[in-house]
Amino acid sequence: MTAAAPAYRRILLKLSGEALMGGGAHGIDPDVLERFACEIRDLVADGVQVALVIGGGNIFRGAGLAARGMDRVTGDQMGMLATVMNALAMQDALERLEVSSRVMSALKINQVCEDYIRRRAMRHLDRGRVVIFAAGTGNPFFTTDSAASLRAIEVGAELLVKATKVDGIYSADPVQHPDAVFYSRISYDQALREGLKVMDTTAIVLCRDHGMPLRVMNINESGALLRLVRGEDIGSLVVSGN
Ligand SMILES: Nc1ncnc2c1ncn2[C@@H]1O[C@H](COP(=O)(O)OP(=O)(O)OP(=O)(O)O)[C@@H](O)[C@H]1O
Ligand SMILES: O=c1ccn([C@@H]2O[C@H](COP(=O)(O)O)[C@@H](O)[C@H]2O)c(=O)[nH]1
Repeated sequence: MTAAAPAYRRILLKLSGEALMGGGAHGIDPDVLERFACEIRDLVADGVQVALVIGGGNIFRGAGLAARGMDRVTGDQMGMLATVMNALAMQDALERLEVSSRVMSALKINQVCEDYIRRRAMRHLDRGRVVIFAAGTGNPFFTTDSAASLRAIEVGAELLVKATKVDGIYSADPVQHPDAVFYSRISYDQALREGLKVMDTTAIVLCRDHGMPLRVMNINESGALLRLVRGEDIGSLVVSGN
């Protein structure tokens, strides 16, 4: 029996920077990086065009640095540079698996990687290359969740997948509230009304206003991403509604 064709032609996958730490306190666990790269390779092998945004929470977050006294904009710039490091690490891991990829940065750092140019990004995707969008939106006071929504809309992704450490969206943070209720399907407005912190508000509003379907799923569940792009109901789906 042949496998089902993927349900999506092009997706944007937002990977949590923190998930890259594995069991560590910060930085990148090479085994975890390789595991995530294998999951992405399987999507590409299935014929899905994959754009990636990786967070920077495993290295720096501007808000955290500002809380310790640093100028917020400087902290955010360090956070954005942290996402470039994660992007380079992922590019390296993908290319070791013979998956062609490009890093495109919203901040100019073009001795290291390409600048973000939308039409070039779309061309890379059309050619089957994984495009890793680095440095978030290029502006302070934003997050990589917002960058993921923005880029997903810009490049015409059919689905934004937020791959994180929990199984999906709950009525409260399940890490702190183990009795929280799981939502398999929820509207953008309900997520905003209930102030659910799994994805930042700007990112959800962008998805809502531009009709970008959003899935939140657990990246640590092996094979789940592939099943998702093949149409299985994995994690939580955020769409229009009440
Ligand atoms: N209502 C909720 N449902 C699910 N998860 C929630 C909720 N509220 C808070 N969370 C937390 O949100 C986290 C998801 O965000 P994640 O760690 O991916 O954040 P991020 O800031 O995007 O990551 P990073 O900065 O590391 O890239 C989960 O680990 C979970 O503990
Ligand atoms: O558009 C953006 C995206 C990110 N930042 C800064 O980077 C860090 C890391 O991103 P996370 O989404 O938290 O993983 C973020 O905390 C910001 O400080 C940014 O300034 N602009």
